[in-house]
Amino acid sequence: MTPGRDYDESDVRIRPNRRGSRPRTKDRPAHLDAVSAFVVGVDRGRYRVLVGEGRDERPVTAMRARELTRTSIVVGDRVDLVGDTSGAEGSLARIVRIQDRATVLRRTADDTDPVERVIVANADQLVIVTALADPEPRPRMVDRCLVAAYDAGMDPLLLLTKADLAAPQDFLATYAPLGVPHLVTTTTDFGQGLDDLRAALAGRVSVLVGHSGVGKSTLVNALVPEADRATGQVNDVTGRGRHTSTSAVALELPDPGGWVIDTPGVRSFGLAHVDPERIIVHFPDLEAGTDGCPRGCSHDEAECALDDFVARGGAGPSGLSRLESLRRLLRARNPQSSD
Ligand SMILES: Nc1nc2c(ncn2[C@@H]2O[C@H](COP(=O)(O)OP(=O)(O)OP(=O)(O)O)[C@@H](O)[C@H]2O)c(=O)[nH]1
Ligand SMILES: [Zn+2]
Repeated sequence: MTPGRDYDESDVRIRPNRRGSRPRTKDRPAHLDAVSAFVVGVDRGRYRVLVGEGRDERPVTAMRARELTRTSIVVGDRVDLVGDTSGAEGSLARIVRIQDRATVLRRTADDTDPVERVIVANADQLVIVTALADPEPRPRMVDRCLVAAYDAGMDPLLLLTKADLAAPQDFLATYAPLGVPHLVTTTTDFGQGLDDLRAALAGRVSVLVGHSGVGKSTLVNALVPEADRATGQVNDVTGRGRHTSTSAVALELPDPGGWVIDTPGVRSFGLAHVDPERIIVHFPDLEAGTDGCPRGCSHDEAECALDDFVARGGAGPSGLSRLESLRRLLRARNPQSSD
């Protein structure tokens, strides 16, 4: 940073471009001395970001520059900061750029929230936490999470909790044709389960989603003890549910590192924005059979060529169960299947 250099909003003013569309990040004026930061929390218009590496790593509070108001900044974003990036008490830096996102986990507008939202950026794994009992597993919710993961370009991981209460075999049979990786845990006796989970999370940015009561907070506390996520039923003091905050928070995993992003407010996803083609690319064995489909085929209609393709053995012996699974996921985009 050049000492004494004061930034004003003109530093981030966007030059008009010929087509009148929003310019790409790289076309904006460069803040040559901006520093890169990682967004770990969002709270009422203030962003908690991490700057620097190793021993230099420090939390900094930042606000967005005015020109960025139409773009949401979310947990997982990598951003460029100017201003006071010292992280000193009371200091406030400014976010002038959002770096290109590798992945975007989003949710369609729905009745309760009219805006399509990006929930998390740059995560590479979606950990779908489901209890085997208490509460009962909700396969439709799991399907919706799988679609959200495929749409976002993230790898799904099924994490089944409360294995002390029920066996996982029946539930897993539903997902076997999809080849989704899974882990089984019991928090009363984590045993190997926690080590396997740590290995699956190591070095990655993973988002945890799951319904209330599946044991997500218990898991986060085991993984990141200092996170101190509230567990249990109801807050004794307020009498309300624990997670009144709906914003996601990124928690750094101890050695060998990685991040878990807890999304307390996100129980499921509106998926109306999802294009079927973004799902079928995850079924390369079936995608090969879509050449004969009518244009714009939903792959879930009478004219779809996949039925013939599978009947002729084009997708091998598991073709039929794969096609059924694909269609189940395609239907999960339908709001009526919401759980
Ligand atoms: N039997 C059993 N109970 C568990 C297990 N894991 C968590 N629990 C219990 O399940 C309840 C809910 O756990 P939490 O970790 O608070 O669940 P959560 O998913 O964070 O729920 P929200 O905070 O509402 O999002 C608590 O009473 C836990 O003690 C497990 O493996 N087996
Ligand atoms: Zn088709």
